[in-house]
Amino acid sequence: MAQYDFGIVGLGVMGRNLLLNVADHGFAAAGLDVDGEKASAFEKAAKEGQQVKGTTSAEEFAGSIKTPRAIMLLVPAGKPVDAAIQTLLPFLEKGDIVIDGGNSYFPDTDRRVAELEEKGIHFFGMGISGGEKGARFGPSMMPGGDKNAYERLRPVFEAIAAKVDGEPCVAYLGNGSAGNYVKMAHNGIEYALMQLISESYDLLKRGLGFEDAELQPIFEEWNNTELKSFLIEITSDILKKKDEGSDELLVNFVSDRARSKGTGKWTSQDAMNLQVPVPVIDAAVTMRDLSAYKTERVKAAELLKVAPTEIGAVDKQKFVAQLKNAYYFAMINTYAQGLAQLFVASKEYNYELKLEEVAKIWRGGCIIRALCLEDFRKAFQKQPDLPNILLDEEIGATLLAKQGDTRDIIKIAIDKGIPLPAFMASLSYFDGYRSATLPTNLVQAQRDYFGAHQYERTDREGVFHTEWK
Ligand SMILES: NC(=O)C1=CN([C@@H]2O[C@H](COP(=O)(O)OP(=O)(O)OC[C@H]3O[C@@H](n4cnc5c(N)ncnc54)[C@H](OP(=O)(O)O)[C@@H]3O)[C@@H](O)[C@H]2O)C=CC1
Ligand SMILES: O=C(CO)[C@H](O)[C@H](O)COP(=O)(O)O
Repeated sequence: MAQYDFGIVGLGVMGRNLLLNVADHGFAAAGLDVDGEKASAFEKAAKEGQQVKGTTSAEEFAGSIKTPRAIMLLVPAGKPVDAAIQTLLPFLEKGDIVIDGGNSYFPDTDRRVAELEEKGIHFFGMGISGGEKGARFGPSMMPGGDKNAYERLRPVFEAIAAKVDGEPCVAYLGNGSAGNYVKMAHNGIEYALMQLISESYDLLKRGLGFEDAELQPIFEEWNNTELKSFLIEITSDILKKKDEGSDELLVNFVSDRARSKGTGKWTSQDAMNLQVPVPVIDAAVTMRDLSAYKTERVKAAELLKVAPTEIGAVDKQKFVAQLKNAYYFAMINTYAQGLAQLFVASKEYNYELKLEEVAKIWRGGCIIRALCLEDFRKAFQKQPDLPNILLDEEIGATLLAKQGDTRDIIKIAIDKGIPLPAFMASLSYFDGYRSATLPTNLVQAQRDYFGAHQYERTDREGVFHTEWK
């Protein structure tokens, strides 16, 4: 009998935890997995009295969910999503809703929306952030799809989402693949912030010789300031964790080859397609790629030795205070770039995103949650059509106050030979964005010189070509 309120396909890390979260909020929850052990483990993990069911039969699963059905897929992105849809299709009816909660590539979502629309089924792409714990106790969720169909999902999603000041970290975002796009940009920002924190750690440890024991308190302290954020908090935890049976930090034994599943790269790629500059995200993707060249890096470390420039004694306390300001500066620039990408993408793909809502639902539950999101929300509240948060007067004034320290920190890193590509990209972006004139007039002249590509003039209308020599 159809008695379950909500179903999830894929009871792995995310699916199992999210469905237990659904059950905790009083909804009858059904799960489907190809693996029978995962299906019964889900049932066993539920609390007494909760109405839950785990099965490996798609027919039984779909038949047990109240119509119009609300079924979320939490399977790996790509082919498994299409496979899961095909498994469900024979048992679905017009008006049912299928939500892809994974990190799917947004053009795949647009294709699935169109394919299922022909069958009268609503398809939602919904980014979910917060990892295992978030899924279990309150994630940030970024749904996109049919606005009317969202009303069937709203009660469940608002109940299970993280809350900030009583407001749920979920909101209907827009049409088609809007939800997957916003999650992709979220992950691009996530890559960039992680890179900025890693560069800060490298400059402290390798550049200025801070001892391991000196590092953790810095991040712990930062997390009690305007830098308060999930990524700073977990960095402080990581820098506390000793390797089992040793006095050394575990992180010192972690391989420096960084892996990735693609969302950061997609953010950069689509930013290029849209011609939106996101250089801090690009730098983060590049540094993960460079990290994979371990063998060559080890060889180059021997071959390309450079003695650091002598900079004299550094006042550690002052340095940490300046680094904190530089991190804040670069962090704001990073969000500015990701949000500017969303501003353009929304117009290009007709998502009709409200950036105030995006900032609101990123304040809690997700990996990039941070105190500063409230400032961005206020900025978009004041000016819903703000193309870049750097143009908000208050945010701009804060950045101006911190740019000097950012320059000092970068100078020290240059002298010490420590790579700070993300910090440098944030400062160059800031300097470029606030330049009323750029040297691209010369680029235009060069294009016209070698390719007769023509140029516009600053003093009169029209397009021009010159024989330059
Ligand atoms: N882990 C995380 O922190 C986060 C993950 N995500 C995204 O969420 C999605 C799910 O990730 P995660 O939970 O970590 O992945 P897991 O691999 O832990 O879980 C996926 C589950 O789906 C099952 N499955 C695969 N295909 C089917 C199918 N056709 N029908 C039924 N079950 C199926 C898998 O079974 P089997 O293993 O037997 O194949 C597995 O149990 C991904 O897109 C991921 O990028 C998003 C945010 C955070
Ligand atoms: O979506 C997430 C959190 O928001 C995942 O943790 C993310 O997929 C990790 O990405 P990668 O493996 O590429 O570092």
